[in-house]
Amino acid sequence: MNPDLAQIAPERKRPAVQLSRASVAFGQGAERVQALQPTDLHLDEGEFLALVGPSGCGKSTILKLVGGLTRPSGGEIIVGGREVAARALRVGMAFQNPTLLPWLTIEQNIMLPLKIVRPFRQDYARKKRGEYRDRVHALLADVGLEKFAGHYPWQLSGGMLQRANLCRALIHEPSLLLLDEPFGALDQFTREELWGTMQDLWIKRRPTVILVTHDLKEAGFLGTRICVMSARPGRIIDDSPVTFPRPRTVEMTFQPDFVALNQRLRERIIDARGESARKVAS
Ligand SMILES: Nc1ncnc2c1ncn2[C@@H]1O[C@H](COP(=O)(O)OP(=O)(O)OP(=O)(O)O)[C@@H](O)[C@H]1O
Repeated sequence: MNPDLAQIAPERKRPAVQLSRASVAFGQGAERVQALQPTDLHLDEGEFLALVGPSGCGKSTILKLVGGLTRPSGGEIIVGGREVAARALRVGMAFQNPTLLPWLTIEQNIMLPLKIVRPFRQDYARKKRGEYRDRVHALLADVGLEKFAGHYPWQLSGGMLQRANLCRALIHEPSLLLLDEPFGALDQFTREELWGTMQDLWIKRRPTVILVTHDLKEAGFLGTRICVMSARPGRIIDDSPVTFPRPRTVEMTFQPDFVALNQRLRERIIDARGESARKVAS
């Protein structure tokens, strides 16, 4: 982890995401599942929000709402000043299992959004051998994969694949990055390495990020803010800033104030799970 502090982008302060009474229910009649209670959530540009909560509480549903992949049953979602449904969004996404195409090299995989997403695709044919390729190589260097541009996905380890996956999510310079447990399938040491990589990328490029995670340490390491959700149907029951200085290190996660934050969040989630179990039993 070695962010070039001289290159830290200035913090941006404009509303990036606004959920107003946004709710989601799936299915009809007896099959109806209320996944998300009416929820308000405001993110400024450049914030890094970690979303935690019991399994099935609606964390991924919030990501999908913000990314325009799920329609709200009620309320409104504004991203970058416009209603989500009103336009195609330029967002980057990464999920637990990297979805790189096996027949393309790492460079070609990362280049893919530039072939598809406007306004890049218009210039793709003209620029692909020059500027776009340089951009891919710069990102690969940022995540320590500069020597692997010509490799195929099957030649890389799980951690390397997830680094490449992050590059692909960022190549079209999205102002919003949606991450759904991107490090969940990795071993603890690789995961901690990837936290450092993710932090470096965020410090340098300052996208607005929403990270869904079950790992409270990860939330505290990466987030500028952590929201805890109640059990389904989810709502936000705790919204705390995380003010530890950056760049954060794994060692910091063992310090008393970090452990205390973890412990407090853990208790909130245990309470939320208990509440839901009591509801089911009564
Ligand atoms: N397409 C769907 N149809 C019906 N129910 C759904 C659908 N998508 C999600 N759900 C339900 O909505 C609830 C919230 O799901 P969601 O995936 O947002 O939870 P989550 O907090 O991300 O869960 P986890 O932490 O286990 O990944 C869950 O009970 C889930 O079963």
